[in-house]
Amino acid sequence: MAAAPSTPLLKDELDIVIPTIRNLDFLEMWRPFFQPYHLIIVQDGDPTKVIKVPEGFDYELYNRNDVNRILGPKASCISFKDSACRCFGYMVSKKKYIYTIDDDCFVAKDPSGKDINALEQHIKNLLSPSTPFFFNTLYDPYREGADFVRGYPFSLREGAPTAVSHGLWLNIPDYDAPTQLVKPLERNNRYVDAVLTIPKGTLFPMCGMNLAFDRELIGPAMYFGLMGDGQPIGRYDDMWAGWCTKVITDHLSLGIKTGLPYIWHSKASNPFVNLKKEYNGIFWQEELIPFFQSVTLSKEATTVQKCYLELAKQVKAKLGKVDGYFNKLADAMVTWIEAWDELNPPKGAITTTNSPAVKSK
Ligand SMILES: O=c1ccn([C@@H]2O[C@H](COP(=O)(O)OP(=O)(O)O[C@H]3OC[C@H](O)[C@H](O)[C@H]3O)[C@@H](O)[C@H]2O)c(=O)[nH]1
Ligand SMILES: [Mn+2]
Repeated sequence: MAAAPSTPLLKDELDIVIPTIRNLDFLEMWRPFFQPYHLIIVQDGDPTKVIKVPEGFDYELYNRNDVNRILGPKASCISFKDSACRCFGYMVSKKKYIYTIDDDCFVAKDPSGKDINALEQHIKNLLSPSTPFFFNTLYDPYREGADFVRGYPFSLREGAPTAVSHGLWLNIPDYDAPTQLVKPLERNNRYVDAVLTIPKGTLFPMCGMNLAFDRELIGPAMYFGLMGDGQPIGRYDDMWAGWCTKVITDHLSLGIKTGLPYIWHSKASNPFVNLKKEYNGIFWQEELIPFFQSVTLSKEATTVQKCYLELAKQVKAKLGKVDGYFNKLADAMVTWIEAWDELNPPKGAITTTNSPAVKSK
């Protein structure tokens, strides 16, 4: 097992958010890389179940009772019985950066056989600029041993601040149910040694399994849409967040990167269960994508919250006719921003603080 870096980068500026319904034994494998960081565990499902966390990790844990206690009626915007609940962890964090990972994701090895410190690579991705305005054909120009290629405008070489780092997965790929059913044995064994900026004006399917972001730059846009219990759709929470986030980062001239780091995704969820969850999403997305491609935000939308509220209005106006669910989702988007601002008042604002989470050492 590789030794973690001596002085962990952003040790006190980054929280690791884990949505879970099970004991977190998977942390043993991540211990060298994760132990120095604070964890925010969002326990989904039955709040009376006790989630075991390995000794030695510094964490806070929130179950549904905590979500309801802290948010009151606004808890309605946080999904139940779906990994989308993880976004509650983004809201209660006080740190500048977030890394979120699923509990069936393990340390992968690079082609040389070395353990991949996924967190370290995400931090590198976030701390170096993105190039959304002009594509660099030699991939990440800020990486050791690479640069901007001939013809790349010098006026654009400062790049843009990076808001999101989207990592990938070896072994079980994040396929939708139809693809999973057709290719049950397919495994992703291809390690591509590259980090790319997703060009401005291009949407992408954001997976929440191995994802990091700058909470201060883009946090309020990272609402993982209403899924799970009582909802007509599932497994589109991260997709929704990714589409909203991308139109907002484009508008605010921020960047999103995808590629390294890889994690090892250990198990495939049930494709038949997934098909039921995804069914509506598979045809709704044929209307959602043109909607997001045509979204325009006003010049008055200068903050993520203002962008997000403008977006929520357009969702209600233009997607409500696709299905009544989008009216509910648009309302939940507004509730999410209200809850976010309540828990994250501008610095210096006086507020009544909610009682703290169940803290465990
Ligand atoms: O009701 C639930 C079910 C699961 N979780 C936690 O969410 C994480 C993902 O669960 P799992 O690995 O079983 O699902 P996948 O199909 O592999 O995940 C993909 O689809 C759902 C998400 O978008 C996810 O990011 C995708 O990768 C895991 O930590 C479970 O413990 C839950 O909180 N509630
Ligand atoms: Mn999984």
